[in-house]
Amino acid sequence: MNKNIVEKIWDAHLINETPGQSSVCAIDFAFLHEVTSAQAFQTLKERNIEIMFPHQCIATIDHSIPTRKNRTEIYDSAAKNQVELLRQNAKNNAIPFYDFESGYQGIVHVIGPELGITQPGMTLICGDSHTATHGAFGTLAFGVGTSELSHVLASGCLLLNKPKVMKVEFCGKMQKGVFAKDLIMKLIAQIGIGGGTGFIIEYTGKVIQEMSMEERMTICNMSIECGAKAGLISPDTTTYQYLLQRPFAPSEDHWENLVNYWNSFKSDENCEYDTEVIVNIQEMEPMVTWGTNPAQAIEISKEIPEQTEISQNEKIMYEKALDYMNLKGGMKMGDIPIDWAFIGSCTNGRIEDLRICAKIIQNKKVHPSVTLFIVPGSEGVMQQAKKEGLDKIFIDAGADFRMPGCSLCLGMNDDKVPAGKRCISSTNRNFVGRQGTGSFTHLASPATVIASAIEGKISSPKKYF
Ligand SMILES: CC(C)[C@H](C(=O)O)[C@@H](O)C(=O)O
Ligand code: SF4
Repeated sequence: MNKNIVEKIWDAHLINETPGQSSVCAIDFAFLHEVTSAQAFQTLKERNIEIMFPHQCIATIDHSIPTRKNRTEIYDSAAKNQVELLRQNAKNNAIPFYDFESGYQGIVHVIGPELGITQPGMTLICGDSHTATHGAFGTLAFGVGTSELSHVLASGCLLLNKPKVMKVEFCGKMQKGVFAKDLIMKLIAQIGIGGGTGFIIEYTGKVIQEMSMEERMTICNMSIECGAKAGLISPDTTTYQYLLQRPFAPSEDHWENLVNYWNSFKSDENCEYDTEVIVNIQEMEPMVTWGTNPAQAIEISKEIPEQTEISQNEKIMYEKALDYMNLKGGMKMGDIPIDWAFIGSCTNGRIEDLRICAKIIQNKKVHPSVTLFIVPGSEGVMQQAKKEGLDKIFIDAGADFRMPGCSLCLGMNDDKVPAGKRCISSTNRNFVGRQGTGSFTHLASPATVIASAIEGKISSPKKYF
């Protein structure tokens, strides 16, 4: 029988199957960060259970840390405790911990792939909803709750129900100024925040095959924003090229065997899916959100929908969103002034994103009324950016080039957009107060964020390409 990639990974990891019950599945790797791991360690300690495979875990700090220069001094006592606790838990349990200045610290979903830990055919978890990012490598990767995290730490296994699989294909040609971020935003706008619920998405087709690993990660990262458990892409030569010579990638001596093994996970031709979605990208423009969930998004050249265009069951959400965002139906997105702009996060804080931004802003200035934060996703990204002189380009333009972390993606650390201020952001969530209490968030691609930071208002980056 022809199988899709999810069925193949599932079969390779299935340990026990009992009709009417959840199945026991092997989990190959766990990523840990300071926000969701403490309780899992506590549970194991109380029950005197040792970590089964400490070397199939890594831990790092990303969410609550400062991104200023002297970041090792954490002023907020709750954040300081979280970081210290993870440091201790990792040490006590012999789990590799990537601390400040280790060269490997960063957002978990940026460092896993960058270090070559995330590999095709694996199952991988983290107490974090954007674990789907790793799916770009043909990995079944998803976020788990703290008790599930403790199950994995204790046993290397998890109870799971066999997932349904949705095939998504982007059809058409990528337009100038349109990026992977715009494509995934268009999918979410099309199927809604619940459109992927109960499914794992496999992104397929020519447009995906032609994407870099960075672009594929951006696509998979936002799978959760339409309710999917995970998103993934069958591995190919782009995947293997990216993995070659990464610090934790397997040795090149066995490369051919490995490639054969990894290739065996690719979805078979004519395999079946539970449902299929086509997204037409032929005429599309760069996207931006106007509301308070990622599905409330339109093309920049368009106007915010009028109440009459909204379906009955979405009316309440629509009114609440516009009320919070201080916007009105019929307003042109391109006329909306912004105060802040943010480049970073596990969606768009990678080197390729910074390169695109640097190319646009070189020899230009950030608009005088805009504060622009550029936060590399990891120490690796930061070092590479410095090596290429990108930091200098950003600083010369008047941006704040900061140390790696989640930063303004969520107001859980010192970086916050002040109340009443409007931010255009390369992140994945525009929930009420996400970037700081009372702040307004507009999601967009890094190119759109930079173009807007230059103009001082929401702007399409098309003219730069
Ligand atoms: C803090 C963490 C649990 C959370 C998540 O699971 O996604 C965060 O990373 C986010 O992006 O909202
Ligand atoms: S960068 Fe944002 S979305 Fe990603 S893990 Fe951090 S807080 Fe979550």
